[in-house]
Amino acid sequence: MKPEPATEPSPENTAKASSDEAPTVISLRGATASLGGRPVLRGVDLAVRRGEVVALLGANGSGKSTAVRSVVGQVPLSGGDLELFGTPGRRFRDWARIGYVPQRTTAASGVPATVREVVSTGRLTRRRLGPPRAADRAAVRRALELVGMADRAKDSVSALSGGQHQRVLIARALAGEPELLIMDEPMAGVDLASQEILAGTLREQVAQGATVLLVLHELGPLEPLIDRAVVLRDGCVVHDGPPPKAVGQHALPGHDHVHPHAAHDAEPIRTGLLT
Ligand SMILES: Nc1ncnc2c1ncn2[C@@H]1O[C@H](COP(=O)(O)OP(=O)(O)OP(=O)(O)O)[C@@H](O)[C@H]1O
Repeated sequence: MKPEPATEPSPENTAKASSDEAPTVISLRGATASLGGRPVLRGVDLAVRRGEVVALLGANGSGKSTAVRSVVGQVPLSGGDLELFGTPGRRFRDWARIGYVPQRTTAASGVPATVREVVSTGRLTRRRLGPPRAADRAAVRRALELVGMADRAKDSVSALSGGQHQRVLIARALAGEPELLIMDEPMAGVDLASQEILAGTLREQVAQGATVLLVLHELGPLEPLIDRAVVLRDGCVVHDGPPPKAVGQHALPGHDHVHPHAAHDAEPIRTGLLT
């Protein structure tokens, strides 16, 4: 006898259904922002639900970094709404729930520090005043292991390659054991071997229920992890749905991305998140 059409949801459908019902962790609605007197975000809607992995894509200058910087409170919105974990952005204080990896900067910043010291600063939002407790030290150790830098813990960050710096910055974000990871081009300037390590790290975070918003210029080894892609062009969302199939910079209309480049330095706003 022919089986009845499946009424049971497949595991895929179940995942989708639960993701549709999951609470919204990031909500930008009609977000506008200007930098240097120029409108950069021109009415961005972006919603990320708990457990989702969302890629923010688009050409150089389309507003991706500005969008994530507005989410972490570093670029003020001139209009529209931001909510984080259901709390209006201006009232949100629970920064320990968010791990932010800014667009490629150096972990060294001219300050002599070891890899472990830099990663430990990612724990500050979780720590009470006073010396680090065993749980803090364990979280730092685990973050270093996750990015494959445990054997470099005592080295000066000034002795690291660009890709290793990036791994340290990601470990710094992971040390706070955040529920939401926001990473601005985590793969930029990272060699293929390190990209695979970072993809594995992220896979583990996602398996443990983390929500992830990634600015990317190509999906690369992260492609299997991405649930949804939001594409910006000139500060507007032009696509919100499945990730583009033909991955790479040529997959996106008008994509003319060039890397690496320096971080922008708009007036920072204090959020308790490291930049
Ligand atoms: N501090 C600033 N002052 C003035 N304009 C800025 C500043 N930072 C960024 N911009 C401008 O805002 C626009 C969007 O920049 P943003 O960095 O958000 O783009 P992006 O999509 O992240 O680009 P990229 O892929 O190159 O990182 C660009 O035209 C950029 O020149």
